[in-house]
Amino acid sequence: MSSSRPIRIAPSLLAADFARLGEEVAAIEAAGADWLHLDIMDGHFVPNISFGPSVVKALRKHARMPFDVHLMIAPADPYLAAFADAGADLISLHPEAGPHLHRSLQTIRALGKKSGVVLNPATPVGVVAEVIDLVDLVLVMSVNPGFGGQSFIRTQLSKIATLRGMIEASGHDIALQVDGGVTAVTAKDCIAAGADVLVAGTAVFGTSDYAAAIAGLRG
Ligand SMILES: O=C(CO)[C@@H](O)[C@H](O)COP(=O)(O)O
Ligand SMILES: [Co+2]
Repeated sequence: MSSSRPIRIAPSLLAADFARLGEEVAAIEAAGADWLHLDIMDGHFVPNISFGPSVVKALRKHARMPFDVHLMIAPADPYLAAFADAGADLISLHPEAGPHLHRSLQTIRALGKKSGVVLNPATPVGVVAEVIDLVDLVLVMSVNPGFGGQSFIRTQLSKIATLRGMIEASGHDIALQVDGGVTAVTAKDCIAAGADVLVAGTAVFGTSDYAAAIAGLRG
């Protein structure tokens, strides 16, 4: 399957130099990034801790591109308003974060933000059908969440293709994002399967030429 839909690249800040976050955000925008992907980890839902809304707020003034906040925290509901206030444009969360995904997505929309649902590698696609009228983005995790630099799980390509069919059938304007182990090589497979937003941490921030890395992912 080939695609003519625009491909957006969302570098994951998790792989940036944390001592120079403001500069890194400005540099990645200048290099052609479409969105900034911000991974929020609580050491409970996932076995790692990253940063919270105060860091998101501090970074907001360093770039104009949309801030795509990927919540890996449980519970997420008590923090949705804080991330919205901090400058998130899109807030995504995992069904497993509980307790009520449908209500959480309604809350994100009520805060005036775009909403996303995230599927772990072992999470079936069926949950998306139940909330398809409440999401602007579906994120397929191609690694288990918690860390950057992991290897792409190829079984997720068929999930991306299934979701592309569900999104087209719904008639809604929903982005299909893939996150984890995305490189110039696996990006091609993701795009062919139907993804249109690629998250990449190591494959961008791990290089010395961010613009070339982003162009390489776009294909
Ligand atoms: O959400 C996550 C990990 O939980 C991702 O956003 C990673 O940060 C992607 O990093 P790479 O696999 O591209 O290095
Ligand atoms: Co992420």
